Amino acid sequence: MPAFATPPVAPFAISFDHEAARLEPEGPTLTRRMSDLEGLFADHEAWQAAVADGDPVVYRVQSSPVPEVDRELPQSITTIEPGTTGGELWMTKGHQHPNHQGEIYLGLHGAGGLLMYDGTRHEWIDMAPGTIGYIPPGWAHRSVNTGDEPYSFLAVYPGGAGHDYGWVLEHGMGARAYRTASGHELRPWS
Ligand SMILES: O=P(O)(O)OC[C@H]1O[C@H](O)[C@H](O)[C@@H](O)[C@@H]1O
Ligand SMILES: [Fe+2]
Repeated sequence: MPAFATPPVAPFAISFDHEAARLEPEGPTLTRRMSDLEGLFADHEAWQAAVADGDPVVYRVQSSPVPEVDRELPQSITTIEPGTTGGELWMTKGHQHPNHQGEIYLGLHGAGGLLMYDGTRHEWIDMAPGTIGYIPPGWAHRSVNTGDEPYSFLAVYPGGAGHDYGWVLEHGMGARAYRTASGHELRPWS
């Protein structure tokens, strides 16, 4: 199996290492540092300071070799590091699927949240190991690490779904997740 198979893909087994939060064989991996999250945290100065202070890795995405093309069904494991910037919990960029297709997430390790926004309403699902979060078509989605250890989840999504990051920059996500003394809370979009 090549690093990123070209369609049509022949049937193959994927070994799912739950403990290590890895898929084998491996496809592409992606690392997002703080500098890749420009314009996403409410506190721009805190974001700038974090970039200047070592530009830490915020999350990694490891995919299987199934390609992101129409009618294929790719999978990936995302691991978000614990942390806050301006009090806001570390998170993924968040995206909308341009063609409004659904997706499922399965919590693997740690504690997290799945924030969804359809342009009017937002929804939040607490994610723990074993939780399946369903993202209906038309809901932009962002994952948040709400704990103090890495948070990992498996995603399975239509290969033709695409990632529209501009939608989130334009419309926001309806709410933001912050660290509090007793855990975390959602605050209205700002
Ligand atoms: O694409 P982001 O919003 O940065 O989220 C990170 C990743 O989360 C999940 O694993 C999705 O299935 C991926 O397609 C996505 O890339
Ligand atoms: Fe998605």
